[in-house]
Amino acid sequence: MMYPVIRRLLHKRVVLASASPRRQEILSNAGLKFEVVPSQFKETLTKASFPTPSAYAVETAKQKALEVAHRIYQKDLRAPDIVIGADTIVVIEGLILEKPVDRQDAYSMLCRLNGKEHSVFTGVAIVHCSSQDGRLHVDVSEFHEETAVTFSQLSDELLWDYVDSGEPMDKAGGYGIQALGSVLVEQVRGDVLNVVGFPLNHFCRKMAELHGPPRPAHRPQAQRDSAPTTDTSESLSDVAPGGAGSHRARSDEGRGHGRAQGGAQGRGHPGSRDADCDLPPFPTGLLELIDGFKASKALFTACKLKVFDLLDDEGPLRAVDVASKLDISECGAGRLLDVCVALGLLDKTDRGYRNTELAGLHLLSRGEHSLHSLALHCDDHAWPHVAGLDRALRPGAAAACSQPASGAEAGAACPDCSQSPDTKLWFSGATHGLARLTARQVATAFDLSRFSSACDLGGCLGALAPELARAHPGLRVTVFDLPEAAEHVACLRSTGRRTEQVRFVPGDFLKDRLPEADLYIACGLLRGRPDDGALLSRIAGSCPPGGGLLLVELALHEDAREARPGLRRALHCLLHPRGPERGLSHHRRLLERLGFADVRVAHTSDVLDVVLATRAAP
Ligand SMILES: Cc1cn([C@@H]2O[C@H](COP(=O)(O)OP(=O)(O)OP(=O)(O)O)[C@@H](O)[C@H]2O)c(=O)[nH]c1=O
Repeated sequence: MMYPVIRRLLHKRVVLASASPRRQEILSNAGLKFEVVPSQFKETLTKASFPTPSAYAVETAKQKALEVAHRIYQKDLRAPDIVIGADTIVVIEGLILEKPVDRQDAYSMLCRLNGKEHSVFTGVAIVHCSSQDGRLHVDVSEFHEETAVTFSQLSDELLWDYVDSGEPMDKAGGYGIQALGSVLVEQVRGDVLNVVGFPLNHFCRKMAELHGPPRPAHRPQAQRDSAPTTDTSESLSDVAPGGAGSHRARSDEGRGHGRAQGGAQGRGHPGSRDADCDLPPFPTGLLELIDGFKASKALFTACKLKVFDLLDDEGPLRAVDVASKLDISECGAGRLLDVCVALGLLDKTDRGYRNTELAGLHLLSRGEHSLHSLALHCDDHAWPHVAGLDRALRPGAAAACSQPASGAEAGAACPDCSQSPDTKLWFSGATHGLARLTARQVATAFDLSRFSSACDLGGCLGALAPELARAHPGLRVTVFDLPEAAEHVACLRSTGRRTEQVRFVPGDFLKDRLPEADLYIACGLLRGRPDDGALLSRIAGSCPPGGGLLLVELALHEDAREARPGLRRALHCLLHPRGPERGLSHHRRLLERLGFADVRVAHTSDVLDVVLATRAAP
């Protein structure tokens, strides 16, 4: 069964302007076909300037959707048909709660909600887009839905346990009614999907209102509306600058929807009626996926050529100047630069190409948050793995690699089984920028106030220590790493951050005695290490009873239902088909065998998972 209006949208290019996996799931379950383009709109509207909390949620939803509509139009030079934005807020005693910024914030929110009734509002904006005279035209319909939720009276311990599950962090009000958070909830009045993040029922009613009443089944061909049928595949194909006519044609059809709420013009849905039955929805997302490798390679190449450095130093520059400075062909330079424009990495101005803010922040070879080395690493090391994936998946390759690699053939089939590219990457410092970007989330993933001294083994080149010191003023942090790493830690000292709590001790965590501490941190040390148990056992030997071990690893998350972390882990495992599949359950078993208890997990970001375990008394 499919809601008629959803069927009618199947041939439209519908975009969901949301990163929320719950919204994606709700709309997919309803049978809607859509692309996901998360909004970059910063949720910073002044709450006090809105008459009601719902008006705030609706406006935020609208701004999210409009940002995506404009970005897509700028990038593709064509308008999607419909962009959907949503914003969910929790309101208690007039106070608007959004997503918690850290664990403490999550706990405070849950305390506020404890034992009381609150309202959950989701604001939804449906933006109908068309292109007119080369400009994006939008028509916005909006609504909100309210649901009342009552929490039971809950103990402090249970609230902290819930916070420690990691679930609250990406959810308004700090809870997820669809998962573990359901244990907090005594009563719900209204649409529960509205609480989860998207009021599907209200949305379908609204769309039916906007797109006319359900069509009778088997409508005879002769009754077809006279307006031209939309040829979706043509109008969505790549459009050269001269192709504006097709935009207009499609937008005229789009305008025929009429956005007047319930008005007569909202009834007509000219064109494409029978196309619903003949044509599958245009698989734009799939085509983008098929092309994705080209986009990655263009980005890697631009990084390798240091295009972004050049434009930072001397831009804006024309293609001819970039070509001569980088010693590449003018035609090639122009094409590469245009791809970077389309990818949102460069802007093209009258005076030439220049970096976008994103490229300036992350793609220069220098800079605190540079991901330049990561891109180079992916090009040099991960790319060959990807290119040889089909061979690596063959049974012969797996067999060759289950034994110690010996001889040229085994070496070729299984380059360095002992260390995955990700692990080498971590050690090589290619992820230093990424480590800097995630350090705060790692440092605040758990309440560490019961610890007085921490020892960061391997040190992640000094990325985590200053953030730990900042987040936990009572904590003394020792970075224990090979003498060569000292300069990285030293260079952080000169940045004026809180570093008096941080010291560097040279040593090898695999051989030398570990410095004394009541919290040991192993960041990116385990994956790809065949002897992970031996390393953990060394740490367990130094960790006093009651002391802690904080493990930080890539892609431990085993819940494939969570779209982004699930995909990241699945891709990781695919690229390391011969490596052991070490997820959370493996680490939990190992830790418990080594005398750790109370193993808690926080999924801090899409990239990293953090585990905190406590050494039990002997
Ligand atoms: C109360 C509640 C909320 N949520 C999630 O909270 C986020 C709200 O934040 P948002 O700003 O509206 O959305 P977002 O996640 O930042 O995504 P985006 O649309 O890209 O802004 C959304 O995820 C919702 O599902 C649940 O999953 N379960 C619940 O019970």
